[in-house]
This record gives sequence, structure tokens and C-alpha cells, in this order.
Amino acid sequence: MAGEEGACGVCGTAAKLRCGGCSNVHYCCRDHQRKHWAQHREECRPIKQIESAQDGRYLVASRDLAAGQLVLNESPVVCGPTGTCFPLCLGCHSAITDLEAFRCPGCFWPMCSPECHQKDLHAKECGILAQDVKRVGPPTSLGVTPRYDMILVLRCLLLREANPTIWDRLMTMESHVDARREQQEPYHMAGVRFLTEVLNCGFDADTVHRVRGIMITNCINIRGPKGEHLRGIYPNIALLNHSCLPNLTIRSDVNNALYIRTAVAIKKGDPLVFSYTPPEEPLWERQFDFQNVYFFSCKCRRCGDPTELGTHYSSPRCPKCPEKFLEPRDGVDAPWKCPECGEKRESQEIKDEAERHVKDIDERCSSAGEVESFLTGITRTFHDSHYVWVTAAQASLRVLKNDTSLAALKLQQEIWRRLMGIYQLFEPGLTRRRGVSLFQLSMVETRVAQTQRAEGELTPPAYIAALARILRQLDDRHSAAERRLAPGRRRGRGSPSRRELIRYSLRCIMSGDSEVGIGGHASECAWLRVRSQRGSERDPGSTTHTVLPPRSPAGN
Ligand SMILES: C[S@@+](CC[C@H](N)C(=O)[O-])C[C@H]1O[C@@H](n2cnc3c(N)ncnc32)[C@H](O)[C@@H]1O
Repeated sequence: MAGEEGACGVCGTAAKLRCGGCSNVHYCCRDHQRKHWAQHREECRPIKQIESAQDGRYLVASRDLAAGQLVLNESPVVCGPTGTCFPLCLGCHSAITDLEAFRCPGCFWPMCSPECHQKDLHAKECGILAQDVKRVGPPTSLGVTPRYDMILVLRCLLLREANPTIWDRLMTMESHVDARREQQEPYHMAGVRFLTEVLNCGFDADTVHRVRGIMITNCINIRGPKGEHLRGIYPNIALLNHSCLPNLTIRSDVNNALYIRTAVAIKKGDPLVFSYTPPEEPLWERQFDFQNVYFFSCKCRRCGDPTELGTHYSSPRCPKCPEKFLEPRDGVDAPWKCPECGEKRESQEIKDEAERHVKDIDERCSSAGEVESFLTGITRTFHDSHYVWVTAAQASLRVLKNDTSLAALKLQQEIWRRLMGIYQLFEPGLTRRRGVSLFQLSMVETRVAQTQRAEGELTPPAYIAALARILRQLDDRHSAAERRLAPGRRRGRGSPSRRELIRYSLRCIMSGDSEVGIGGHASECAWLRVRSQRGSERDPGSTTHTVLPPRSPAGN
């Protein structure tokens, strides 16, 4: 590949030829390019690291990339339990089902067998954990516990001796240590005290604060092969910045390696980004996490638009002019205003109202008969792309799953179409969620046609035409619903066809790998703590922020 001039990666002379894989290295001739390959192949990735005062270090595409391309794959340099988890074995990470079956003779932490306590993974930390003579660390029940939070910090600290190269790399990573100290988040503080006061881990409190900060800022939560809640540090992947409109997908394999692919076509020089939070969270939840866990404010196109790309995803209707929606023009925590009449409401009221509706969903949406009126009722207060509507729609699909009446099938079809439109906006391209939704939509559409034929609503030619339309639709790049939500969008350019999307999702599901969920970046523990401080604690067993095993968006 030729282009602007640089210095040859082998001899340093002026060179125009560039590596076709990454575009990052120049060569003066083919011979030098071939010679360099043995060394370069390890680092040949279509990514480039850059830095800015506002965004820190981040990765951009070093050449134009098509959708579905692998841009980075990496194994964790250190891996361990998430901040809150069910008890698991520190030797192999398997779930512990009987606390007393086997305890490590050195440190008293529950393990699955004597072989596990001798494994390398545990051997080094065992000596330090054994200093906890009063046994304040080991879990005392089989429930979810925060006691494992410090295990990964300890494993990171032990790298200073065990692998100085990785330790040096860890020390270059963002920690937000000063902000975290100031924040005095209770679990952070308790963890640092445990490692420096209960145990003598050999490190001063400053280093432990910093290492835990590095962990919270950079860890990716994954699901182990048996569904274990784990997290790991992947130094290159940790350089990816966040956007609520991600252009990447992340998946894991059974060895906890991660694979980053492009979800959409990406231009050379564009930032490579994924979402640290689940895209279905409302604006205030996302912004809270960015400010309190990651210490930045998101300026993506979605957060910067008070209508969230025309969806009014977090806005209620204006009480005075119900065709309009209140908007957070002065920031998410300031009063929200109607752009038409200027009517204002406090942001807390807006959040509380939405949460009240979400709490009602399971109670008021428990039978197929209730679903339609409930969903219609919601639209009196919110837009039909609002997060309350999306949450209710996903719950409704679970309720409607076993109802084979034509009315229920048509309702499912309408809900899947609408959800596809919203997912297309917030998670565009080749994402498993879109693929699974499209698959479900096509199945439901087929069942609608079959039922209509069986009930005599469709003649044989009309039935064949309906099936042909469903197949044709799979080659269309955006559904009618998607175009309705994003009217300006140019049809299909650079994005995968719907058939490709389904093929992609099925491949993911059949190969048994897991998707790094949305927001897998955070430590569960941090989320839980910070959230509990603001009084809206999640179910500690929630897997929302972890790498989930294959499942459909509606949880089917
Ligand atoms: C996993 S690190 C990403 C790499 C990081 N930028 C660095 O310089 O090491 C996460 C941190 O990056 C920064 N960051 C991530 N996404 C950002 C964004 N969209 N805008 C500004 N800063 C961002 C925040 O400081 C966040 O805590």
C-alpha cells in the first residue's frame, strides 16, 4: 500500500510503502517488508493510539475498516472474581456450592478441592491471605458477597514481583486515584484498609488506592466458561474510550480472551469506541456512571442531543403541550424544559416518575391481555421509544412468548419492529442484539402469516407473497421502522444487510462465545456501591454489567 512518506521500519530511510494490514509501518521496499513481518505480525492491527487533553489516550482506526472486521484480540494479563459475586474457588473460579466441603489449609478461603489450593493462581496470594488470622475475609454464606473484591487487587499487586513488565504496563493505566480518594467510596476505602491493615500486603496505602483505581477504571467483566462472574485487565482493549453510540462489539471465548470487531464501517482516523454502560439505560443513569465511576462527561452525539436522536428516550411528555417532550437543555441535573412552552420540571421528579413506571411493569403486565393496554398507556406519559416503553416491551415479549393467538403474534411483531428501530439507532451495525431481534422478528412474521393462512385470512398466493416479503426484507439494510426513526439515514451504505446480521448472530450463538455486555467495563462492585449511595441499589445478583452468555434482548 503506498501513501504519504515515512521512515522505513527496517532501515530508517525514506519510504512510501506501508503495511497493508495496519498502515502504521512504512517500508522502503518489499524485501524489507518481508524481513520485518516475523517481528511485526504480533503488533499488526488496524489501530493507532493517540492522545488528547480532553479524552486521554484512545484508539483510532489506522485505515478504513469494513463492518465485522477483527481489530483487536487479547487475553487478560490478570483475571479474578468480580467485586460482588457468589463464592467461587480461588484456584479454578468454579462456583462453590458447599462452604465447608474444602477450605484452603493455608488461608481458609473455600475451594473446590485440594488440587485447587495448590494451583499457581492461588499459591502466591495464599501466603498473604493467610495473615488474616481473624478470618474477616473468607465468605461466611453462599449468598452474593463483596468479600472477593480485593482478590483481583491483590493479584495485580503480586505482579510487581511476578511479572515486572506487566506491572509497569499496569502502572501506566488511568486510575483517577485522586478523585477516588476524595470520593471515599466505602468499598474502595474498606478494601484498601483490608489489604494494608488486616493483611500486610507489602504495599503502602497510596499504591493500593492506585491499583484499585486502575482496576475499576479498566477492568472488563466477563463470564467464565461455566458462567462464573469474572473480570480481567486487557491493557490494549483498556485503551478504548466510551461512546453511547458504539462502533465496536466485544466478545469473549472460553479462555477469557476478548475479540473486538467493528460493528459498522469505520473511516481511517475515527475513534474506536464501545459502550461502558448498557445502551438501554436512561440518560441520568449513564451520566451518573460516567461521572462517578469513570470521571468524564460523555459528549457523544446521543448524549449531546436533548432528544437522544429523536427518540426522547429519557424525556416525559410536557404536561401542558403533550405533543412535546421535556428536554435536559441545561444538563441532566438541572430542571428539564419544554422547548415549546417553557414548562419546567425538576430532574429528580422526572427520574422518580420513570422509575415508578418501571417498578409497575411486572405487576401490571403479567398477562397477554394486559400487555397492549399497558404499552399504550405508557405512551400517554412517554414517547414510544422511551426507556420505560422499551423496558415494558421487553417484559411483554416474555409474557407473550407462549401465546399463539393471532392477536398476540401481531402484537409481538409490532413490538419487535419497534425495538429493532431503537436498537438500530443506539447499537447500529453487526451486533448480536440486532441479529437476535431480527431473527425473532422474522420468526414471528412467519408465524403470523402461517396463522393467517390457517384461519383463512390469507389465500395461498397471498401467503406465498407474505413469506417472500419476509425473505426479501432480510436483504434490506434498514427496516421501515428504522427509517421512520431515522428518516435522514442513507439506506444501507456501508452497513451489513439484515441477512448478514442474522448469519453473524447465529454464528456467535452456535460457537458458544459470550458477548461482552454492554458496560462490561465496570467493576460490579463499584456500580453497586455508588448506586446504593444514591438509594437505588440493584439486585446484587444482577448480571447487567457483565459479559452475558448468549441470550436474546428480551431475555428469552
Ligand atoms: C478504560 S480507560 C480508557 C483509556 C483512557 N482514555 C486512558 O487514557 O488511559 C477509561 C477512561 O478513559 C476516559 N474516557 C473514556 N471515554 C471517554 C470519553 N468518551 N470522553 C472523555 N474521556 C473518556 C475516562 O477518563 C475513563 O475513566
